[in-house]
Amino acid sequence: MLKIRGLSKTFAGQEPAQALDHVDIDVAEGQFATILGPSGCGKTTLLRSIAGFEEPSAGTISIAGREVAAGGRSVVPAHERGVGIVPQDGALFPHLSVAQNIGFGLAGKPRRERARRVAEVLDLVGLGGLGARRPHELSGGQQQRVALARAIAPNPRVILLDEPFSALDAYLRQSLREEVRNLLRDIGATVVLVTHDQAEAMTLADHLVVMRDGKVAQAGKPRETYFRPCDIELARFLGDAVVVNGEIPCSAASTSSGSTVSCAFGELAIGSWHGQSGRCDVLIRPENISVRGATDSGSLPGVIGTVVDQSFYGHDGTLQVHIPQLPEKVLVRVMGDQAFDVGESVKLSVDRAVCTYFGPATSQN
Ligand SMILES: Nc1ncnc2c1ncn2[C@@H]1O[C@H](COP(=O)(O)OP(=O)(O)OP(=O)(O)O)[C@@H](O)[C@H]1O
Repeated sequence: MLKIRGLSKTFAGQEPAQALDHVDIDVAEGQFATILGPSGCGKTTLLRSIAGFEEPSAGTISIAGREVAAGGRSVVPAHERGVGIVPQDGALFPHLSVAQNIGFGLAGKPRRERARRVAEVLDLVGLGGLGARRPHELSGGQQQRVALARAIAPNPRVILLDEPFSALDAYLRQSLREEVRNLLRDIGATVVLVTHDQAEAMTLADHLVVMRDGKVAQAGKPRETYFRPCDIELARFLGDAVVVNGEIPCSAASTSSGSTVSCAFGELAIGSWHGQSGRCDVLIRPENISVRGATDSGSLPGVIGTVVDQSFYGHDGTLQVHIPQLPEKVLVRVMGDQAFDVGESVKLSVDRAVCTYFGPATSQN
């Protein structure tokens, strides 16, 4: 439904800024794609380019098989692209009623048809009966639902959401994003949502695109991206990470033992080994480290350490564990009911496959 190839955008000025640098993205019909990246990585510029508010410097954008931007310019204007957009702050017209706001994008339709569609989408977003109110008479969450209703009313091919929940408090943000996700899935919408919130991007996405410095760093299923990030920097951006030195013996290349790496946690299985050997960085997610009291763990494999700090969050908790042979404390995630005391001696083990990294990003090379 949405195909982007080689999209670049440089803003001219005294100090030209390259906001997008050869971006390729595919979003299938009915897919929910999230674009995740830190502030300034080009997310909004990408969204505005898809919507037709920004003229690209190079590359193509196709929507439903039709090129809307090509050869470094926009060839189909914003209002003919079949795209609905929900901006960060909703951007509702304050002097218009809720119904008039929603009906705004239906201006060419006969009055009766417009009224029917406005009532339909108001019901869809759970605001039936509030059409006569002005935006200031609604809560922040309700205003965002009106903005969503306005975007979906003309039945767009693609719906773009620009950090739509960022102004809401944590509880409302979570409940509204689940509601919006289900609603858009039910109507079979093709969605691109940009956010800098990792949890939001991963929970909502069928297809996760992580951007860095105007480029796509990695794209794929959220689980795959989280557990097999392309490099350590991306691993740390997506969540907590424990990174330790490891070594895959040179002889491994000719034997089946190459699928393990030796590190402070012992011999660990490598999730996807590409035949490389030598010194490397080993990535372990804190929730993949098992912890037991050192005295109860007997001869089970693992490394002994001391708990130096602990935090309790209810459903889960974290420990900071000092291991004498490692320069940094190891973060471990435990279930909420697993209690360990500061000063307690524990044994840590890793029973999941890990990722290994070579090359310039490896701290030892
Ligand atoms: N109109 C503009 N003129 C000049 N530079 C711009 C313009 N708009 C964006 N930029 C620059 O392009 C880069 C990408 O900006 P963009 O707003 O797309 O990032 P973002 O990922 O959406 O950031 P945020 O999460 O903070 O909104 C930044 O370096 C920004 O300063």
